[in-house]
Amino acid sequence: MDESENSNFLQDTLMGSTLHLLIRVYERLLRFGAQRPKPIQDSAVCLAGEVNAPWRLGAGGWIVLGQGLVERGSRAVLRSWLGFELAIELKQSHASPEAAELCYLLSKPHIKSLLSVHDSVAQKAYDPELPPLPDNICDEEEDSVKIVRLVKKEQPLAFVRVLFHYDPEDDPAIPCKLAGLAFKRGDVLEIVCQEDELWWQARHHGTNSQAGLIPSRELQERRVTLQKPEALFRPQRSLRHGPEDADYGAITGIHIAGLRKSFRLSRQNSESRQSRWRKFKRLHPGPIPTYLEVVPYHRGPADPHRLVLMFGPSGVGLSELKRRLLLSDPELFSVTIPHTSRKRRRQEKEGVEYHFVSRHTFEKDILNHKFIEYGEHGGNYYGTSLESVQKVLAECKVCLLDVEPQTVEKLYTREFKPYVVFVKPPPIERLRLSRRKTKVISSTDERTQTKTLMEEDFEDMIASGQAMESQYGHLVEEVIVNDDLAVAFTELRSGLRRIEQEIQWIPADWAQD
Ligand SMILES: Nc1ncnc2c1ncn2[C@@H]1O[C@H](COP(=O)(O)OP(=O)(O)OP(=O)(O)O)[C@@H](O)[C@H]1O
Repeated sequence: MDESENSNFLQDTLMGSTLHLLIRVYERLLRFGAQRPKPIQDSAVCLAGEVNAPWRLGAGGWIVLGQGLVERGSRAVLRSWLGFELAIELKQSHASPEAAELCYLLSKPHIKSLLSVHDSVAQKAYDPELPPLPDNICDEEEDSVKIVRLVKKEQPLAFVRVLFHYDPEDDPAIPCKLAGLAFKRGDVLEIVCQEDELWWQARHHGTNSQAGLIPSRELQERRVTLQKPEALFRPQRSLRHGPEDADYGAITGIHIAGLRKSFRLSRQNSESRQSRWRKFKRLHPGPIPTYLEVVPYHRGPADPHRLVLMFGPSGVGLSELKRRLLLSDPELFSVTIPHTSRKRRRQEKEGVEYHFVSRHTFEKDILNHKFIEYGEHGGNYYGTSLESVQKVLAECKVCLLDVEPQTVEKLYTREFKPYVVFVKPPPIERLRLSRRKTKVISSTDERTQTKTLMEEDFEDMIASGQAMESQYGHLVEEVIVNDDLAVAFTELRSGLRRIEQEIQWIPADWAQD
């Protein structure tokens, strides 16, 4: 800058109305500072107390010093500056032994250099450069506003799979609905800012769009804790209640080893929903599903396939879908061979329909935690062993396993990396239509009988499906609505093809070290 520029700048600054105003304010403060005037209004007493304090941390992280205001970024500098000031003050005030000790500590060279290093780091600006705020904010507007600045950073802090649905339009607590980010359960988000305790910033993975506000984990957990449960999972499908070895082939005309049946479409008992919920929660106190940190995963050629875990209400079509998958590619898909304590029939072979073991052996295996699931029917045990799953995976086949929903949690491990599929019934009017000719096995003894599905079976299937989804939906990677069987099968098949070919997002703690 040359001299004329300098003098112009100085003239403009000195003539500026803002400077004049500040000087007048300063003069007033000097005049009244010594008098310490008493506030007229009660509400101002507190404020006056704060202003007269030597320094305080103001709203929004600003530091207020006496009557002066120092910017938030200087906080660190102030920290060490205050340390030295404090030391001087303490020295002058013939303070207590504790104060003398503090004074001594503050004057130590290593404390001084520590504070000095801290200051030089803290003075650096690490925050991203923000664009200037728009000038057209109305000056007359007296209401206070919270300004939410969304930051677009290059590197996401983490990738998460969201385990709940969220729409900012339905959220009365969000500071700005327009700045919110809507998502559905299962979406993968990039978290870009977690500085605020209640509102994080994120964008949908792969979109590179502007980040939006989402409730933080803590906020969402608090909300769920305060919510009343809407649906309750009622365990419906159980090995205990079905004729496990009913002759499936007699109905379908197709005999495939390991396809178990557990047709049980019974009415619920009369215990109240709330008391069942409390009982269930006591037995299964799980974490509140919010965000699951995930990492990209691609199965290497030598790695086992991900275990395909399927669950859904009884009669929804799990066995049928499994059967179709097996027929579609017997080289790729396989199922486990169950264990039973029942006597082998003449046409049966060991290790084909079942592994036949004695009752004693079965009970010993139960005690040794050999089974993923087991149950008793007609005086005989039936169960699926962990080893049978491992065997299929070791053969480098895709293991199709349908289980009770609570078993999914047990198998949700790094070893199996399960791909969890929830098979859901369609709305009841579609269910009535598509299952009007459906026959299911209904025998309660060793003989096979069939029956057509009744209205109460449809109602049970819907209610049970809703409860399962609300209780276990967070574990699910794919939801298949089994309305038209051919469509449901195609969707399932292409989902399974995708996991073989595309990058998957798996929980971060399943990743290899
Ligand atoms: N989309 C569909 N449309 C019509 N019928 C269907 C459909 N899906 C399944 N079914 C029929 O419904 C009956 C029950 O299906 P499936 O045996 O697969 O149920 P499941 O889920 O295995 O039940 P469970 O666990 O109680 O054994 C079968 O007769 C099956 O062919």
